[in-house]
Amino acid sequence: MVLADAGCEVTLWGRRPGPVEAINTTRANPDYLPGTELPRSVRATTDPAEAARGAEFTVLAVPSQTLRGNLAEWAPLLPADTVLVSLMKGVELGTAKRMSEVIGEVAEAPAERVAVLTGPNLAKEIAARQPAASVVACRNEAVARRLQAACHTPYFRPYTNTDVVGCELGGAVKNVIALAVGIADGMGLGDNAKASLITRGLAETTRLGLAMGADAHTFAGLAGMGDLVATCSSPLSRNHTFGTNLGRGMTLEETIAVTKQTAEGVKSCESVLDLARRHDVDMPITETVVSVVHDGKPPLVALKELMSRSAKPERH
Ligand SMILES: NC(=O)c1ccc[n+]([C@@H]2O[C@H](COP(=O)([O-])OP(=O)(O)OC[C@H]3O[C@@H](n4cnc5c(N)ncnc54)[C@H](O)[C@@H]3O)[C@@H](O)[C@H]2O)c1
Ligand SMILES: O=P(O)(O)OC[C@H](O)CO
Repeated sequence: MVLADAGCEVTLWGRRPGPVEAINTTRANPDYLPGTELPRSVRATTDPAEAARGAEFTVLAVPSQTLRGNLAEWAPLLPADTVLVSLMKGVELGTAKRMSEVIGEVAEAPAERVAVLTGPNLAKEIAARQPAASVVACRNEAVARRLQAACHTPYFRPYTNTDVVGCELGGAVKNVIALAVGIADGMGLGDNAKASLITRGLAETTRLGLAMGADAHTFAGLAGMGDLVATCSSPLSRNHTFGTNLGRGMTLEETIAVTKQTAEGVKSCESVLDLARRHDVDMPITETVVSVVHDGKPPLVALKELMSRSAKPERH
């Protein structure tokens, strides 16, 4: 919708004929974005070859853990000069690769043709054309500027950045911190706890980013602080809501059963912790989220452990 509102012709691929048909006949996707009328310049198809044909930009937005398999099928269909744009905020399980790395590997695309769009961009608000700023990141600044022009609308304001690593980490790790904040909310903890988790969450995200060669400034920007604040404070966030349900005492299985859409942090918390260990970075909040979500640690025990860690300077 954003690309179409910015003047692009858009062909949307979907795997299920029902929503594809609904988009083409009613201009709506009632299951995911009820009430949003899509522009006429958005067409949908179940045929990936049709979606890829002649694409200047190929925008990828499947759940992160399915990207490798999906892209392997699509790669032979893509135009040689298409710019691959990731909207995904996850880290691959097992390989601990960022989405742009998976894209580069599977599509054999150089970093100059791989871009990332991230920031405080809750889909339901964007679909209502409420104002939002965003970041488009690409190693090649000219490509980032082309993408910026392609998605700039009166309600959507993208900034460019060349720090792809920092932008991607900001998006992926904030989902893990949003789980932590959700758990705290579900336990009935207050705003001091929430602000402390957000701030210390950003500190551990920045530590990981610096160890991986990112620019510290990125984490103070839209891809870092911006997305973290939006996701940790909004009831629209699936990650936040997932955490709240866990914090209220639901089991992992019960929480998964009531979650209808993708909460990337649930799987990516493990791959973010994997990254932290590979880079020898201390990420206590991420570690705690993994132990609550995947090892069944009771939130109250996890809270006590976090609060009784050894005292240290704020910056170390
Ligand atoms: N929703 C948001 O507000 C938002 C904002 C920014 C970024 N993102 C990111 O976008 C990515 C996608 O999230 P979403 O919000 O669209 O999730 P979603 O759960 O709303 O939609 C996922 C879509 O992928 C499809 N899908 C599921 N498994 C698939 C598979 N194996 N192969 C192909 N398609 C499959 C589903 O049918 C659905 O249409 C995530 O990485 C998320 O972090 C989401
Ligand atoms: O609903 P969430 O938790 O995936 O968050 C959505 C977006 O990432 C916010 O920018």
